[in-house]
Amino acid sequence: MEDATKNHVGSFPPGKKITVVFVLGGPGSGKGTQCAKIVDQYGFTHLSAGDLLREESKSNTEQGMMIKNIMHEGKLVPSDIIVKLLLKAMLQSGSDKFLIDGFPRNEENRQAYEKIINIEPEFVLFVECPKEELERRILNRNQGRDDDNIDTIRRRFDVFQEATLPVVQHYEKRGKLRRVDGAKSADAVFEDVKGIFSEMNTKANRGSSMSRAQGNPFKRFLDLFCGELLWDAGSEKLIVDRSNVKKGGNFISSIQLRRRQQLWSTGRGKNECFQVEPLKLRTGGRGKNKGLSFWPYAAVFTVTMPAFLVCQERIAAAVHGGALDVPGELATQSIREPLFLTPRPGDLTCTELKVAPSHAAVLYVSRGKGREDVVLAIRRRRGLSPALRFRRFAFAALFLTLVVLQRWSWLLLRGFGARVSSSRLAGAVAAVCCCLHPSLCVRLASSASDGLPLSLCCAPTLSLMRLISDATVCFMVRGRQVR
Ligand SMILES: Nc1ncnc2c1ncn2[C@@H]1O[C@H](COP(=O)(O)OP(=O)(O)O)[C@@H](O)[C@H]1O
Ligand SMILES: O=c1ccn([C@@H]2O[C@H](COP(=O)(O)OP(=O)(O)O)[C@@H](O)[C@H]2O)c(=O)[nH]1
Repeated sequence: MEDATKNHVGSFPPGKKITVVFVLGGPGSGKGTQCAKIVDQYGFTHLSAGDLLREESKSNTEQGMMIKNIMHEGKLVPSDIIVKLLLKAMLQSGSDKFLIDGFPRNEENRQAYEKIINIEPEFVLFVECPKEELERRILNRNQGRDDDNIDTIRRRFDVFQEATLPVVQHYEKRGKLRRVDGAKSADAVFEDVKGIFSEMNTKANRGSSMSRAQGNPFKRFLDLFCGELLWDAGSEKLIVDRSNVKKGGNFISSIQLRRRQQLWSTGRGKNECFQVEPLKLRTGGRGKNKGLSFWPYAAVFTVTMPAFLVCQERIAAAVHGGALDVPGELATQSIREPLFLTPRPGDLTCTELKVAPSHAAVLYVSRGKGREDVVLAIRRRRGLSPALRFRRFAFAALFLTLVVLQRWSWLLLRGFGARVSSSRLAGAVAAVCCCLHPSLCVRLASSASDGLPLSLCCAPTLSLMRLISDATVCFMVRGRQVR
């Protein structure tokens, strides 16, 4: 199903930054009203899931009739239909900022969106309004809508409570929910909405730690990993507790693997790969911050989004019996963006991600129950070019300076009686060692697992990683390197 969707509808150019905001709320809560105002003020492209379906229901097709009937009953249209319509509308608009109104309406919608479109929403605007007010507004709406009658309104409200509220809670747990009181006047509600959107813009401009998502691939990477991709495989699921990400503090978050007490560890396992280990082998993290910093994943940085998407295509082709034809430029492409690790539609499943010293990332993809049908390895180049060596030393020197500065600031702050975390110093020292070590990424991952200072973890470090790491992409099918 998803395959067909992708093939017929298309997809966004790899690597393009797309901003999505979901707008949720009961029927008649004023989602459409607020969206119109947001579009005026902030220039988003507004896509109302309900409007898209109403438009589709007008078509004289079997699907059109089906949608019409479902909407008349106040029930929810199957997810593949609405997600496909959304993707089509998004692509046709040519925009890169979307306000998606009235979607996702249930968990199935959300999962279908994540499988097919998979653009993490910036946040979810939730317009709250009491039931009586909703009824009153809809009955006064006078848009001639087939479903604006008291019976359907009540059913829509029940659906909202039973199916949509769990989605709202999902985003709340992930710190993505922004509530506004929709019972106020439309203008008063918009004042609150403006506060939320302005905060998003300011943070993006300021490049603050919280919403670095805009331009920071590290954050995007983190979001991807924190999302569903790690790990829907089998019964395991990694949950990232963002409440532990301290603003301005170390960029550490605890990761709990719910069903099995395992997590990604920096400990070495078989084949010198970093892999999922039992909890007791976990390294790094203390007290409330028990768990991993995100540094272990730094090793996985070194994959371009475009390269990876192309890789995924190739893997899909290989798995489905096609030839695995890797273009030369891809095989030697420098890796500049984080790994984008979502299972491709169809029967491909990402089962495991390992990080080995010689490989920036290795992705095992299995078909059905079989394992390791196709392996994508993203390898560091053998040997370092003189230019790369020079850059590494230059950065080591830079970090040494940082260490000195850290020490200075430490002394200064001590003078003022402030408490200063020693892990900053440790982080900087670790970073210097990493710069000098040949297997940079992996070393960085293992030695700095206690979390580097935020300043080192974000944009500057990313740039550094890009400058001093270099990787190539190669493919292996059933253990045999193809290219
Ligand atoms: N804050 C508000 N106060 C009073 N009426 C409102 C408010 N927001 C919207 N409305 C009215 O309520 C009705 C439903 O609003 P609409 O934006 O269509 O809701 P939704 O898109 O959530 O179904 C419309 O007639 C609209 O004019
Ligand atoms: O993702 C969606 C969005 C809407 N709908 C259908 O479209 C109707 C109207 O939705 P809309 O958002 O236009 O109106 P609201 O109910 O919020 O007033 C709903 O009752 C559902 O039947 C759906 O099935 N899936």
